[in-house]
Amino acid sequence: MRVPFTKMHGLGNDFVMLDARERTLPPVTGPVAAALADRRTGIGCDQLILLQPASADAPGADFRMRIFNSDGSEVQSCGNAARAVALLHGSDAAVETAGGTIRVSPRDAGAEVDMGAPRFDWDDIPLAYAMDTAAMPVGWPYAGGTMHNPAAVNVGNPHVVFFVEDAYAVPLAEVGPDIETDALFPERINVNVASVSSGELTLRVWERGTGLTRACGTGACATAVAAIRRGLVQSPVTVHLPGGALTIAWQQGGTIMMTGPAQTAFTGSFEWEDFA
Ligand SMILES: N[C@@H](CCC[C@H](N)C(=O)O)C(=O)O
Repeated sequence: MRVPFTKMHGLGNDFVMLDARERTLPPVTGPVAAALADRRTGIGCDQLILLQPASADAPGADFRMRIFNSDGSEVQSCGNAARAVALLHGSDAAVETAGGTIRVSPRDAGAEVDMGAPRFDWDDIPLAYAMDTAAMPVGWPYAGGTMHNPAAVNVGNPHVVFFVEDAYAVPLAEVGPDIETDALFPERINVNVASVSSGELTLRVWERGTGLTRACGTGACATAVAAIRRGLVQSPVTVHLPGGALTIAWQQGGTIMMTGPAQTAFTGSFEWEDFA
């Protein structure tokens, strides 16, 4: 079966988008997603995004967005892909995700997304045992220092956020995998390392199931929320990632608004049987 795809990205966090809203595709399994995501033998992407009709669990949603990391794991949320979906869809939409229904609105060369309300309870993250998620009494050493007292936030998917002097001085490719797979995080975790300067955030992210990416939209949301809670920055805040900047707005008790760019890179098609 010949299947069309659209290759898109948000700040260099790239996606293969499969649109099954008006056509039927065979089941996308973890191994199929990982094969398509492979940068040498597949199309190549950080995440595979599958659009389908909304399920009965999300009555108000216009359609459903499923997210697979490049390792094949299916996850709850993807901020940068949400903006790409807005661009692909072309108008405002309520989008069902495993992390909750989000609202996307195309804007200029990107989108504004209401990502929903963050959650802070230890078992919402989830953590393996109870602790204060605003300043966790844990730390991880690395060659050159120790990262300690992170915050944990669930913004549809789980994030741990470390505030450090210089986000670019942390060897994230070395320390990221250890933290991602630490027993404290039973569903693994996305690892954010951020620094604060002139009221803005500089952020690098080791993504669960993918590794270092040029940008992580949910990471920017989680980091902005954690920084606002700690009084380090005020809403709205600019978050600088390796691939560019996002604007995140959040008030205590409210939902998170993310604004930023998204782009189509190219379209193509592939033989399903080559990857199944
Ligand atoms: N790149 C994404 C996040 C993708 C999912 C994440 N790796 C997870 O496992 O939760 C974003 O822009 O938010």
